[in-house]
Amino acid sequence: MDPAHHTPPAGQAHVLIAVKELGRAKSRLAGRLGPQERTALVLAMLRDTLAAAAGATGIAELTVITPDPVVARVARECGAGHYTDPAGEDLDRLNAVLRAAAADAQSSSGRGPVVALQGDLPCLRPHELSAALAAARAPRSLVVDHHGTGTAALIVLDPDADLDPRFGPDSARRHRLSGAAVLTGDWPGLRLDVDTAADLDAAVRLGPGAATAAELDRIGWPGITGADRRIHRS
Ligand SMILES: Nc1nc2c(ncn2[C@@H]2O[C@H](COP(=O)(O)OP(=O)(O)OP(=O)(O)O)[C@@H](O)[C@H]2O)c(=O)[nH]1
Ligand SMILES: C=C(OP(=O)(O)O)C(=O)O
Repeated sequence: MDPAHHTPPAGQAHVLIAVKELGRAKSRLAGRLGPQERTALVLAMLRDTLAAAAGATGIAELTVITPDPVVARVARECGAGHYTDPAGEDLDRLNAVLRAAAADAQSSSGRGPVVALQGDLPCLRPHELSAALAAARAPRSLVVDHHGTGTAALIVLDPDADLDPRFGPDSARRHRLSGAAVLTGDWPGLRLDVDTAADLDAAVRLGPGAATAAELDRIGWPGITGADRRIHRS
């Protein structure tokens, strides 16, 4: 972890967010958005995700895992730490770096839960993450995404247990099969990870955070106006 960053208080959670290089992010939006717009949107969604997570109860520390220096700078601006991920394309490598970062976080003296959270949750509200964390009872738990196939968050409670992340296609099923308990709860913002234009339309309907709303307004994405900008509240 970033050595300049403080150690979380005992029992408080450490949230890890992985973000890949901006140049290859959100490729499924390439039909609707140019590279600069995709970059700006990824950073805006990360800002909103970090702002909401920072406002959640029971969370002491946020770390962004990325090989991208611009993402790392934005993470620091938002008060998060940075864990360097050597650039690459391999989802197994993503899971390996998440696992290493989780073990690192667990070995700190706080030794609280670790949450691997998606960084593209523009509608996340603090209370949703607080509630998911409070609902976790099993050694490993997951919050399934709005499609029912992906994983919005993977939580490991026991500081001596392995996060054992299996992010990638069909990760909800793979996390379940590897023993993680499914958390149920009415958390639409937590579940809404944005990968496609349809996801972005759903985010506009639900109400994105301020940074994402401003970016969508600037881009001219349908359905969003300056009046829609929402300040995160719990
Ligand atoms: N640090 C890091 N994060 C990654 C890596 N691969 C994927 N991620 C992140 O994991 C999450 C899910 O990844 P993907 O669905 O493959 O990528 P995406 O940018 O969301 O979308 P697509 O390009 O459309 O697949 C995203 O937040 C990514 O930024 C990696 O190699 N390193
Ligand atoms: C990699 C995952 O996310 P995405 O939906 O962004 O592909 C996942 O859910 O495991």
